[in-house]
Amino acid sequence: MNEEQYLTYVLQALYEEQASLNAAIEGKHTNIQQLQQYMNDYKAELDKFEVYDYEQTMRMLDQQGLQQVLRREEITKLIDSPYFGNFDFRYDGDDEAERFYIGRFGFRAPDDTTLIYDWRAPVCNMYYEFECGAAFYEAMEREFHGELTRKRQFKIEQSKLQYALDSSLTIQDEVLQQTLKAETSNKMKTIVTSIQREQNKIVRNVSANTLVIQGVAGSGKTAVALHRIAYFLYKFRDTLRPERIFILSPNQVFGDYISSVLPELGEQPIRSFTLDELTEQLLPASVSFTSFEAETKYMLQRPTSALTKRAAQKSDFAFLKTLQHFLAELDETMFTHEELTIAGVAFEPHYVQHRFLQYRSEPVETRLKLIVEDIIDVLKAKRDRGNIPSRTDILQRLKKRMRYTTPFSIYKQFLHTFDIPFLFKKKRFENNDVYPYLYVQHYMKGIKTYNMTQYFVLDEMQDYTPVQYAVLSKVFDCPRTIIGDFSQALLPYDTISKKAFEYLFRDLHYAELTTTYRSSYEIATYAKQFMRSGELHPIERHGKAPVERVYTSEAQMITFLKEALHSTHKTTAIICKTDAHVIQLHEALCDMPHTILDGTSKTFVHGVILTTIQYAKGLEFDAVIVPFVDATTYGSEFDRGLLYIAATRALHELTMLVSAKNCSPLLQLR
Ligand SMILES: Nc1ncnc2c1ncn2[C@@H]1O[C@H](COP(=O)(O)OP(=O)(O)OP(=O)(O)O)[C@@H](O)[C@H]1O
Repeated sequence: MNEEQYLTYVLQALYEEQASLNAAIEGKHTNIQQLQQYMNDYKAELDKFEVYDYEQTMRMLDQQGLQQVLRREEITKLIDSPYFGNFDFRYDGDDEAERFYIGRFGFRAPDDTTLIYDWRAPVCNMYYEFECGAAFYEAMEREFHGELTRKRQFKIEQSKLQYALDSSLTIQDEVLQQTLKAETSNKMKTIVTSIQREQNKIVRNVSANTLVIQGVAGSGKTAVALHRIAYFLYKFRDTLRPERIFILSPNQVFGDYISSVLPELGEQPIRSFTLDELTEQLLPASVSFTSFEAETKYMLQRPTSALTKRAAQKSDFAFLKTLQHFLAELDETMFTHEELTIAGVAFEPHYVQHRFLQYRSEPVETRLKLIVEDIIDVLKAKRDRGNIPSRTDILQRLKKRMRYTTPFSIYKQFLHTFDIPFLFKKKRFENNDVYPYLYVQHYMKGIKTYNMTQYFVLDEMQDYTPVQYAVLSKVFDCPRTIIGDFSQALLPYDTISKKAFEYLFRDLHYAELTTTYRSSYEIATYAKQFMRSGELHPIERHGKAPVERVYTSEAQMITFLKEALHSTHKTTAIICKTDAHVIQLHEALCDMPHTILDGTSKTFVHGVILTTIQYAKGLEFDAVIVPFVDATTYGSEFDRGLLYIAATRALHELTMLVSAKNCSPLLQLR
C-alpha cells in the first residue's frame, strides 16, 4: 500500500469508528431517557431499592456515554490528522521490517491490528530517540533490538496529505521549521510532532522522583513538562488521576495560556494554582499576608528598598541552614532544667528532654503527646500513687517547662537572635516571612500536606527561595517536576541554586536544555548578551535582525513606539519594567487599541499588549518592543536578567527603544 492508499484505508476505518460511536452514544442517550420516563411514570409503585437500582444503571450508562464522547472527540481529531510520522523497524532475527504509524492518539482496527500508535507507546520512543540504524525500545520490562530502516514525517490537514518527508536525521528541520515559523496563538500548542531528542528523554524519564529542568528561555521547558504529564497519565493510567496533579504556575494568565495542551493531547485539563492561592491554604486563617505577587512587584520597582533587603536576607541558602540549625539546637534546649513532679512522681529534666529528642522526627506538639503517654505509663506502673491526672493536665504541666510554645514565638526569637527585622502588623505577614514562618510551624505543629497529590509540577523555579522549597517539599511529598531558568530571575537578589536543590532533594535528577526554539536565530543571538551565565544555542530559523532605535527624548521614543506598532503580527507586546511606565504608555497610546496585561488579567489575548516583565514571563509574542531602555531603568546586573526575559519573549521581531542620553550600561550600542 502506498501512503495515499494507507491514508484512505485508515480514514475509512476512522469514519466507521466514528459512526459506531455516534450510534452507541445515541443509544445510551435513548436508554437513559427511557429509564427516566419509566421512573417518572411508576414513581408511586417503585420501592427505594428499585429506585436506587435504576439510578445506578443510569449513572453507569452516563459514565460509559462520557467515555464514548471523549473517544469520539479523539477520533474526530484523528480524522483531521491521523498521524504525523511513521518508521520501519526490523526486529533482530526478522527478514522484513514492520511499519509503525505514529499519531496523537492510538487507533486499532476492528480486527485488532494497530493502525496508529499513540506517540507515548513504548515503540514510538524510537521515532524521537534514534536516527536510522541500530535502535531498540523497552516494553514489558524487556528490550527489543533491531534496525530502524526508515523514518518519514507527514503533514496531514483536513484529512489531506500535504507532504511526506523522509528523514535520515532527527525529527528536525522541515517540520520543526514549519512549526516555529507560525504566528503565536493565544494558547500554547502541543509539540508531539517535533519533540526533540533531549526533550523526549525528559518527557519519558520515569525514574526521577524529583526532576529539575534548567532550560534556557524558549527551550520548551513548559511544553516538555506538560507533555511529561501526558506521558505519565498514559503510562500510569491505572493509578494516576489527573485531578491529583498539582501545577504551581506564576499567574492566572499563564495558567490559561497552558490550559489547552493537555486536552489537545486527549487528557483532561489540569488547573494550575499560584503560590498565593496555595499560601492561603497553608497559613492559619487568623493571620493574613502580603501577596507574593504584590511584594514581587514592589521589590522589582524598588530593588534597594528596606523591604527588598529583608526579603534578600531570607532568600539566601544560608538563611535556611541557619534556621534549620536554630531549630536543631532548640531541640536540645526546649525544656527548662526543672524537675517535674506529677502525682508524687518526680521526672528528672533529663527524662523529658531525652524523650523529646527520641521523637525528633515528629512535630513538637506530637512529641508532647507521646511524652504524656510515656508519663502515664510510668505513673500506671507505680500503682500505689493514687489517681493519675488527666492528659490535658500533664500536657499543661509539660508546656510550663517549655521555652517556647508557639511557632510565632520561635520565629520571632530566631529573627531577633540574628538581628533580622520582623514586621508583623495587624496580624499580617510580609510575604518574605510567610515561608520561613511555615517552616517553623511545620517544626512545631506540622503543616497541611497534600497527601492526595500524586504529582507536583512547578514552573519558573528561579523565583522561589530555598526556604520556600523546604516547605513545598514537605507539602508535596510525591514525584515532582521543577522547571525554570536561573538566568530568568525576576527578583533582585539570589534565590534558589543548583547546590541548594541538591541539598533539599536528595533523590534529585538534573536535566539541562540549551537549545532555544522560540525566537529566531537573530533574536536569540541578540538576547544572549543579557544571559547571566551558561550556554544558549539558537535554532537555525532566520528572521529579521533586532532593531535598537535610539531616542533623544521621550516624545521621540513614543513616536518610535507608534511606528513599531504598525506591524501585522497577531500579537505585539510592549514590555516595560515598571507599572509607572505602563501607565505612562497607556496614556500615550490612548488613540491606539491595546490591552493591559497585569495581575487582574485572567486570559491571554491577541493584539497589542502593554505589560511588565513580571506578567510577560513564560509567555511569547510575535513581536516585542522594549521601551525605556536607559541607565536608570536597566542599570544593574539584575536588570540584565530582566532584559533577557523581555527580549526572549519575541518570536519574529524585537525592537529596543534605547536612550541616547542616559545610556544603559547593559547595551553595547552599535
Ligand atoms: N520540539 C519543539 N517543536 C516545536 N516547537 C517547540 C519545540 N520545543 C519548544 N517549542 C516551542 O518553543 C516555544 C517555547 O516553549 P516553552 O514556552 O515551553 O519554553 P520555555 O523553556 O518554558 O520558555 P521560557 O522559559 O522562556 O518561558 C513554544 O512556542 C514551543 O511550542
